[in-house]
Amino acid sequence: MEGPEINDDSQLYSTMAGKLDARLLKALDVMGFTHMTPVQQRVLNELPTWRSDCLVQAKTGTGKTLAFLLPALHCLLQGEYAPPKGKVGILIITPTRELAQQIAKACDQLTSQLPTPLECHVAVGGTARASAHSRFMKGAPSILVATPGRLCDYLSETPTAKKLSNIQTLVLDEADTMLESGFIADVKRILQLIPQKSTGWQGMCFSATVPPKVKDVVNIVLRRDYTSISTIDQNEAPTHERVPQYHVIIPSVGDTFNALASLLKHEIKNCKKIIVFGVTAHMVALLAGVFCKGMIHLKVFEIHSRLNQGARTRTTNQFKEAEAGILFASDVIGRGMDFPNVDLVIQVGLPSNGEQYVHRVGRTARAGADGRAIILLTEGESFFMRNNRHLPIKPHPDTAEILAGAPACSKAVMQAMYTIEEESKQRAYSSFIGFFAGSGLLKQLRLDKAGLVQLANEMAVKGMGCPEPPPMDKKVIGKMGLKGVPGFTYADPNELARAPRNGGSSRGRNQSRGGKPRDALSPGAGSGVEKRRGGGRGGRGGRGGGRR
Ligand SMILES: Nc1ncnc2c1ncn2[C@@H]1O[C@H](COP(=O)(O)OP(=O)(O)OP(=O)(O)O)[C@@H](O)[C@H]1O
Repeated sequence: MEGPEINDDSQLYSTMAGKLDARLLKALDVMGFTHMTPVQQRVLNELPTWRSDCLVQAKTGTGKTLAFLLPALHCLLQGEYAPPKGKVGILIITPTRELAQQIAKACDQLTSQLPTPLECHVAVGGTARASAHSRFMKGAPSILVATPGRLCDYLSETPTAKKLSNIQTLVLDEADTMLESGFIADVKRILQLIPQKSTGWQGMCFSATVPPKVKDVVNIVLRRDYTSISTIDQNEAPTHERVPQYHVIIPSVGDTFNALASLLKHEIKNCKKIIVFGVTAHMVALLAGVFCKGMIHLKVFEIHSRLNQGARTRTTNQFKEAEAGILFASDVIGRGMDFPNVDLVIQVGLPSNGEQYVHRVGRTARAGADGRAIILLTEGESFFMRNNRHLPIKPHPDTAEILAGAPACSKAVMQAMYTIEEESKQRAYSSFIGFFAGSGLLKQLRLDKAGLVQLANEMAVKGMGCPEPPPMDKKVIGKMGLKGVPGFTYADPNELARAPRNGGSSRGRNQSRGGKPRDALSPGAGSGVEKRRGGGRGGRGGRGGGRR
């Protein structure tokens, strides 16, 4: 039987006849969903009422979206809890724009069998605010799926806030990330601007990972007596047993590109659809730039915060529909995104934490499919496995072969590197330094600040083929907290003065492949993380120009 975690004992949706709104049941039928996934089964059967507050944990790709949409939509359709026409009844907050759009699509499918489908609107950053806002104000939205920054912006205007003054259900998807340092301030602000919890709205928090400290803050959206549901055993890793997970340890950071080329060559025989995660947006752009030069026989896709939203949405849709391809990605698609039939997830470098590792791995083996995951780390970074012993990551059985194949890839990698503009390498270099400088990782890597610069220099010279470490602006170095640290090549201030304010002096600066404008070099500029101030855990977001 097809479907995530569905077997012959799974409850049929038809058993919900008379309980779940018939039009939703019809939609499920049209969507081809006959059986409940475990998380859907438990939410629909175990919640005291479908308006009860809940914290729900279930593995990635197991159908959590429907598990919150179905009860919330059912209650809205029953009339008793429907807000006046034109007012939002269900508010769903997600960390990324792509995820918001994906949830809205699922919502549209679920209400497609109503004589007049409910209006589900999306409010996310990076899109034409004026037109989306005008549609929202003129329309009759029943559901709003939003990212925190744009939602705060909507709620700051009284007429817009009025449309959200009758909320019946508030869903925090990827709840752990919504309740950690980068987003919690926005969530608190949103809670001040919508009706008080005492008015009785339902709070629903969903995620594949729920670190213990989330339970300390979850009460800002949930009643004290909320129902806790987990389909994951406490002693079990929150990743799929269906995803064999491997590590490949490379001797030094300068080997990253060659080793990845060798790894891809090795794996590509058995894979049609691959996602490769990189540490920062600029590093992802560089990876995509290198590997689109004919080294791999798969169509190359690229997604990260430095692309404009139009390009991000296009890539998302294309990669969803693609039968084959390789997507170089930052964490803008690390959580929640449902790309069908991804056979392999590769992580190049450290994820921000164990939870992020789990979510990235979760982009494969979705909806009952199989998948594999590989993380490529340097010896210095291998502490990640020691710190996350609960994760079932084993040495890649062909590590020796992959490493032995790396030098042979060096020529093709360098040829590709030479075609890449210096500015792109400079950005990748700078973002790499910013990523580590702004994190608590240096201690774990047993590096001081000078050691970090040396590491980045090795990445640039050995890995990217730069004749010398790329020049850095003194101001940027200062903002990274690295003033006076030896090892930098300083940018010529005259050259900087001559350069346009938003970029550099060379042809093609601030242009991505395809000529799309990029954000300025300054740390955190246009990080694309939805108003994720102050960084994520360890304060990583924003510094060094584009964590995501
Ligand atoms: N009852 C069902 N039967 C078959 N397929 C289903 C069912 N419910 C959901 N799916 C499919 O399973 C896939 C994963 O669902 P979804 O994106 O909701 O997972 P998730 O648990 O939210 O994952 P993540 O933790 O990554 O956010 C989707 O393609 C969805 O359409």
